[in-house]
Amino acid sequence: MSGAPFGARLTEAVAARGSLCVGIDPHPGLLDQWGLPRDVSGLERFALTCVEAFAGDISVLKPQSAFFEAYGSRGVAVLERVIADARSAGALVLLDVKRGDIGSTMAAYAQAYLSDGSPLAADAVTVSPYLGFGSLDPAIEEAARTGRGLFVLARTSNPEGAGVQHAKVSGVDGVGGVGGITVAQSIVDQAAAHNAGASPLGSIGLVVGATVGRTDLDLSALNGPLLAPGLGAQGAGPADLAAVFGDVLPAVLPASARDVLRHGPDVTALRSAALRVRDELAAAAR
Ligand SMILES: O=C(O)c1cc(=O)[nH]c(=O)n1[C@@H]1O[C@H](COP(=O)(O)O)[C@@H](O)[C@H]1O
Repeated sequence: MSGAPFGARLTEAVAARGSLCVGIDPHPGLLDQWGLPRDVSGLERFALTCVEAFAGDISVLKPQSAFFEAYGSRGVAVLERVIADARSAGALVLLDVKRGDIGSTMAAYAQAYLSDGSPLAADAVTVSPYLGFGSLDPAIEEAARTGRGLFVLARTSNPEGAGVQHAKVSGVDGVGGVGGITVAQSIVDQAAAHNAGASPLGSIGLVVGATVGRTDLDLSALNGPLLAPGLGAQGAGPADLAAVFGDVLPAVLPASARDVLRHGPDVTALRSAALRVRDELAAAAR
């Protein structure tokens, strides 16, 4: 991919289109609600309707890979088309795959999702740092080389995440050091080190759920985007974002899937629902 780094492209997209990220999550139950069959043809109709409804107005679309993989290779082919069509209609695509593996295997994931010419390459992907932040290095390097971005799981929106993510480690990489910080804070700090000096924003983002409430996470030095899933279906609303993010709210991409998608299958109703949430978020941030 040529041109500006992901952090710069995202900043421009949010300035033009607002901060809402809409998830494309073709749950079987949503296919039922939309009157579509639970097969590849239903999946394709669902996903392309989402692209038609959102890709011209919303800054970031986030297809969730699992719902496409569930249909095998033909489902993955639909995902490839969603990525290509959404990007050509002007949206950035954040592919939600939450990949994480030992470094040498991570290099293959980087090839799949972050390399020019790969049919699954998106503008950014979600990754898991729970094999050690350093295991993500091949993805960080490939993203930097190709102008793409990563969103690293830090403090996830699900209640089960806290047990691992609030555990204390004794240094930034889990060894040495004194005092102890949380696992989530060590992830924040390591992402911040990669973003230092980038302008207007680094390309290594984090995931911090909109549902987590007030935390002691210090996000002030991140200099990168913050994906905040959990709006709507998981119970968070626009007003919760200020409590979670405080001063770094301008770097937040609030994300919603089911709460918007339930307005389908009508394209106009879907688009209106997304624009309504986007405008509510903008009003709450003022
Ligand atoms: O990385 C994510 O997007 C993510 C991280 C997280 O902490 N929580 C979370 O819900 N997600 C994803 O965000 C989407 C949430 O969908 P809704 O709850 O329907 O808005 C799903 O695709 C989740 O996999």
